[in-house]
Parts: sequence; C-alpha cells; structure tokens
Amino acid sequence: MKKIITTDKAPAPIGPYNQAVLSGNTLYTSGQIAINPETGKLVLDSIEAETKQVMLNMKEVLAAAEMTFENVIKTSIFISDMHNFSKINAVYGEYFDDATAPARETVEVANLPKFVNVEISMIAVK
Ligand SMILES: CC(=[NH2+])C(=O)[O-]
Repeated sequence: MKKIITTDKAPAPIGPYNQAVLSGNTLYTSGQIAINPETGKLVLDSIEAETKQVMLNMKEVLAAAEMTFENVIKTSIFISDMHNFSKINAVYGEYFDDATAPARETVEVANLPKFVNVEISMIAVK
C-alpha cells in the first residue's frame, strides 16, 4: 500500500508527482527545491539561503509523515556547481548529527528544475 503525503507547509509540486509517498514504514520524498511555500517564490539570495529553504521544506514534508530528520536514512543531493559543495555541506550539516547522518550522494548536474542550484530528496524510515 502506498500513502500519498502532502502538506501546504511545503511547496506544492511543480509537476506530476507528490511531495512524498509512504510505502509501509518507508517514506520516499520528492526532490525539494528552494520555493518558499508562503510566497511561492524561489529563494536564490545565496547558496546558503537556498539550501536552508530546501531543508526547511523537507522538514515539513517529513513532519507531514510524522517524521523528523532523525528518521532519514538516505539523501540525494543534486547541485548545479560542485564549487558550492562546502557551502551546501555547512547548511545541510546543521540538520544532522555527524555520528548518525544518513547515507548520501552528491551529484553535479547540468540543470535543475527552474534552474535552481540545489535539489535534495530523502528516504526516511519510521
Ligand atoms: C522539483 C522536483 N522534484 C521535480 O521533479 O521537478
């Protein structure tokens, strides 16, 4: 059984997908980009601000499934410029304890939706 997870505290999908899908105890989130759900506008002031908005959005998606970052076992980070790796890590790292941080990959890609600089998806388990 799959359960669709939605919340208006995170941006609405910008395509034919849901914010997250729960299958059993496992939550698969869609990639979040830095859309502020209150304004509907992209937060692109800096890579740090952009990454923070992505993580805030993800926090709300997890909360909609009654989870937190502590439930996350795997993340995928897609970035437009590997030169931003350290700055993204600095913000991302605020949300996880190093000792229990999820598995992860970080991949530079040619383009991302709405030409943002970072998109993150997660897998979490209850
Ligand atoms: C932003 C996003 N998750 C998508 O697939 O376009």
